[in-house]
Amino acid sequence: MRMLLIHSDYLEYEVKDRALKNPEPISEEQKKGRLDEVLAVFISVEKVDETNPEEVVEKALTEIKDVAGQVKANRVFVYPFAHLSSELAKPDVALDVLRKLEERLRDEGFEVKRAPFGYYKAFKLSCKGHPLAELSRTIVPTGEVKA
Ligand SMILES: Nc1ncnc2c1ncn2[C@@H]1O[C@H](CO)[C@@H](NC(=O)[C@@H](N)CO)[C@H]1O
Repeated sequence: MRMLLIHSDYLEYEVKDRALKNPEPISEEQKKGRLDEVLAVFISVEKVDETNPEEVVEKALTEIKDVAGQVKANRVFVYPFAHLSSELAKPDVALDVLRKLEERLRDEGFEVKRAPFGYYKAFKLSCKGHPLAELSRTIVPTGEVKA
């Protein structure tokens, strides 16, 4: 899994078109979304994650909690983003991982939104620009090699 974490004044998105034959079914309300004062986490779920998705979710949770604690963010925007890796996991595995991560973040007390999966989306992001505002993390199941 590759994550790009951007501490932001806001992140807002608008669904434009389907990017997969079978994108995640969404309600009218989910076609647009915005969070203010948010840690935006752009995520590419990778093929290597398929060997142990549960472990990758927990490792991603740990990393996000660590960064959120450092930048004092209590809101997290989980944003499916297929552009951080050339070794992407299958869509069904990726969606399951992202849904589980969203759930675990809520368990930990974060206010969480997740952008819809399988769509082209317009988005606006306002990065805060402080030294910890732009971070990346690579996560793999134990025993796998980080490419
Ligand atoms: N392994 C994976 N990890 C994360 N997201 C993934 C994925 N496989 C498919 N997606 C989702 O399907 C859209 C088309 O690839 C992706 N759409 C996007 O990445 C938008 N930024 C538009 O390009 C994403 O929603």
